[in-house]
Amino acid sequence: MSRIAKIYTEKETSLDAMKGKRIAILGYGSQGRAWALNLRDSGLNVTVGLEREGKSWEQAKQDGFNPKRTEDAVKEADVIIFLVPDMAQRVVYREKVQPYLRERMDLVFAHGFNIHYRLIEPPNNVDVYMVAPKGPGPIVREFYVKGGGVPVLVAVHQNHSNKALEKALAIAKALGGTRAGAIETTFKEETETDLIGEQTILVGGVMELMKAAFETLVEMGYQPEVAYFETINELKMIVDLVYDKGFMGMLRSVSDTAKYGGFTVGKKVINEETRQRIREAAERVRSGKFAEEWIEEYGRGSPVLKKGMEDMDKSKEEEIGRRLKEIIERGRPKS
Ligand SMILES: NC(=O)C1=CN([C@@H]2O[C@H](COP(=O)(O)OP(=O)(O)OC[C@H]3O[C@@H](n4cnc5c(N)ncnc54)[C@H](O)[C@@H]3O)[C@@H](O)[C@H]2O)C=CC1
Ligand SMILES: CC(=O)[C@](C)(O)C(=O)O
Ligand SMILES: [Mg+2]
Ligand SMILES: [Mg+2]
Repeated sequence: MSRIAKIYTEKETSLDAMKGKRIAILGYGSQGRAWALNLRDSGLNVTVGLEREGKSWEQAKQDGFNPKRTEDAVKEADVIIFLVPDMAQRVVYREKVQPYLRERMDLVFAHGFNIHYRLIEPPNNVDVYMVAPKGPGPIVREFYVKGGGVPVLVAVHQNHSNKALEKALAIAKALGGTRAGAIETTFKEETETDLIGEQTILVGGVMELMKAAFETLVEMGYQPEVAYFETINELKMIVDLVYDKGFMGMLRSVSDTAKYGGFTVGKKVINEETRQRIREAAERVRSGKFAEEWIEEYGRGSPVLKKGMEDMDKSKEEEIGRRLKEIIERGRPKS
């Protein structure tokens, strides 16, 4: 049923489609900084566009850019890359991009949210495409600097020039993405899978599973330091083994006792009910209900998000984590 995805690599791609184009990167946060630095180091012509002077502005200057006001960067650009937060993109588009849109401009996204849920509806005489890194911004930069790259998804929403895919792949290459691979997808597939992934596993699921295990051990009277190393710190090592060598590689590296306990008990913790919850979360994303809720939350000043950040900052996990930081840092490999 499932067809094999088209994956573009280094040899099949070229920077040519982006040569001579003036690229404006809007936003200099997690992804913005990584993209601006990687694209510049790959020889592309990059300007950073920001709303106002502040932390991002200072950081961009420190990194050798000469940031401009959003509209000034947009006026002089052929390619506009949206790397401000998803919830801010609609306003930036409406107020600072749309008034200066010219035929043959490109609108580029790192996540499909605003296009897929129709918060931004560009005219059809521009190209609209996406290059979505499958990893956090600082890692996109770190891998590139070390000669590697984080895999990316590429998708085309509007192809006025007939060259949108080549341009997406040129950006993917400049980012380091094709050193790994660029997988062709659609805005719908990227948006939905990205949201489902971050909610159910990458951010939500993993965080709650670690918290549940940690807090339970602490409640049962085990020392929090021991619980922290067991349920939070060691997870990285296990995940790194899966990352490097797959599940079989990880399983071969742990004891038979851990394999047996893992096979029999894991399924009791993450069971059919959990899978049902994942399905429900996925349906909420697909129906647009999650997007609607998040837009409403943002409109109210993001109280739930802010409370989540405050509570986590004050949590036992973070308190112990901060206390053990020195030990953890001391033990980390030095290169
Ligand atoms: N964070 C990540 O690693 C990933 C992010 N993405 C996507 O990349 C895009 C950018 O996300 P992040 O890098 O997380 O953003 P971020 O939150 O790190 O972006 C901050 C930047 O946007 C500016 N900014 C903040 N609020 C603004 C506003 N109201 N109006 C204008 N500018 C504002 C800040 O000054 C800063 O330069 C999003 O579409 C996101 O879904 C995709 C893959 C991973
Ligand atoms: C880092 C990433 O890919 C996420 C989790 O999708 C995001 O930050 O939105
Ligand atoms: Mg993601
Ligand atoms: Mg995401």
